[in-house]
Amino acid sequence: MNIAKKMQSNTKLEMGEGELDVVVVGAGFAGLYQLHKLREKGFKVKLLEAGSDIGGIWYWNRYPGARVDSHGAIYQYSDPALWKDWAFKELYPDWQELREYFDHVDSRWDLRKDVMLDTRVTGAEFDETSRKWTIHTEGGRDFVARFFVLCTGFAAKPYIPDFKGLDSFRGEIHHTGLWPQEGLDTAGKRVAVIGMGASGVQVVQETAPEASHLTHFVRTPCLAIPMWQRTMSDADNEEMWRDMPVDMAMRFKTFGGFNYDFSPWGVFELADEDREEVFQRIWQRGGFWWWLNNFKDVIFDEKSNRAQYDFWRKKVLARIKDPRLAEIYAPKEPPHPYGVKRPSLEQNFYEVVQRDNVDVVDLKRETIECFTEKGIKTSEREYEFDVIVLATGFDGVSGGLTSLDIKGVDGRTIGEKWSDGVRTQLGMATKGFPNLFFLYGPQSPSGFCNGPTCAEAQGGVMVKILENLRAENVTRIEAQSDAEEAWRKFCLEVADMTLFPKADSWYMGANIPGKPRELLMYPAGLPAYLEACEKSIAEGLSGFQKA
Ligand SMILES: Cc1cc2nc3c(=O)[nH]c(=O)nc-3n(C[C@H](O)[C@H](O)[C@H](O)COP(=O)(O)OP(=O)(O)OC[C@H]3O[C@@H](n4cnc5c(N)ncnc54)[C@H](O)[C@@H]3O)c2cc1C
Repeated sequence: MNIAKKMQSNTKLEMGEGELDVVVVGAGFAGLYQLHKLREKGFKVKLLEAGSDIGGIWYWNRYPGARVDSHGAIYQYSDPALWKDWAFKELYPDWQELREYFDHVDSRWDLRKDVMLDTRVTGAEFDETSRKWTIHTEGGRDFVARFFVLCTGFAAKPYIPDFKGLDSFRGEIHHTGLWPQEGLDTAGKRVAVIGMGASGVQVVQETAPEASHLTHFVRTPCLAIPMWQRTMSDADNEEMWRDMPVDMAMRFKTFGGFNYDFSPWGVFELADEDREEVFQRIWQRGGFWWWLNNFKDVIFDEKSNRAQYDFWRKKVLARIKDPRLAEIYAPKEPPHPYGVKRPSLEQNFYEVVQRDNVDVVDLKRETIECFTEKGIKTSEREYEFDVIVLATGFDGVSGGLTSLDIKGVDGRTIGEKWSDGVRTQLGMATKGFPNLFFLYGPQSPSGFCNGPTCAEAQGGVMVKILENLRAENVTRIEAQSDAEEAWRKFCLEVADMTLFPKADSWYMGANIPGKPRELLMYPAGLPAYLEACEKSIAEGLSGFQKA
């Protein structure tokens, strides 16, 4: 270690951290919950965060139109000390309101004093003698702790395709997940948006009305659902507060951690007109209800899934006049089964893309050849832009973990270990990395689960594990190979019973060249997941080796 680095790392003692029980990484819903709960239980904890403020993805994703697709009432912590006097302004809050929410959480939980902002973790090593992790950060400061809990989220690694000539563009170019904190004025500008996941839909919708011109580059359409956004009246918030205890209790009992679940019927168990009526009723609720409160077999059965797609398409076609746009955004043949790629919510997206100042490029017919000084050259022509928005997604779920230089006991990183597929025990730990846990990561409900619900459900399991280890005076815990092979087998077998493997989605790791193609989420729903975790805890942490 060079002298400068040594001096920097010594500053940890002057800063008064001393011996830490736990270092948590990431100041989103999951990490902040860990900090709060572990401190409450008497652990000495510090939280390291790469961003300049708390809020997790809502710190980074502040592009125009960024908002959550879970309704606000369910997208918050369950602590009454927080929700009892928190009123939402909109049914689906935007990034600004969510940042205000995190300030509110901090005002009640007093979090910031133990959060080190602007502190990006780069790597770590485990010392077998002390049974502790030394954690390295950008800038050279090191932290030492017995346990290392990574709450780095599913979107820690933005993905930018390897476009030829990307650096030659002379205008503004930004990935949605790395949007300039000071904002970006797109009024009167020529804007390109590449991509159509949740971020692509939101940026197009928000930016087109003020840009002089917007070009949307679409490869696979997102099969978007109406948000039916509205402001929250006093009566709406009163109703939310009244229902909160029941709704919060229900979250852990549903597949996706919401206050609703799939219906008990299969699509073809109902007569045609009844089925249509049910579809219509769910459609009217909008939002994720259309996805996760639909017939129970839409995710498993192709024919049922097609019925859901056809209903969706009929609704969307009624809003698109131009047949070319209709075939791009709502094609006759579904691009993949409905709902096996995350459907985003929209407000007036299908109207916005028909504006006179919007062009849509179908990347299945016209491919991007390269970026130029002035814009983008496709197989057809060169387009000129002032601003290019890369709504190209993330190396989701596992990318934040696999990109870190965290060395396991055999010298391999997590990325090297998972190069031919993810292996975990309970989606929380992986063999070779003792005393290291990760939340909202692969083979856990993560991407299938409402964020704050998962932060509390899986976060509660994490806290129990650490409390049990402390009670037993265990200083080393490591996932076992046979347990993680069994967990992997279960996840992949259940995945194969669903339609998820049929889409090239980030759920399947298929948006990243070279990434193993496998379902990255635990696919049997939150209640089954929690049952498996509780079983392991009841058995004295089966699937782990303790010492
Ligand atoms: C655009 C977008 C829309 C979303 N919409 C929804 C939605 O509608 N509903 C829903 O339930 N979920 C949604 N999500 C998922 C969202 O990730 C979760 O809701 C929730 O934010 C997860 O919280 P978390 O604490 O696990 O992770 P995050 O909120 O992602 O927080 C992780 C934190 O870790 C930090 N970090 C990462 N790596 C490092 C490092 N090496 N060193 C230091 N710090 C690091 C990051 O800076 C970040 O602050 C959305 C995600 C995105 C990106």
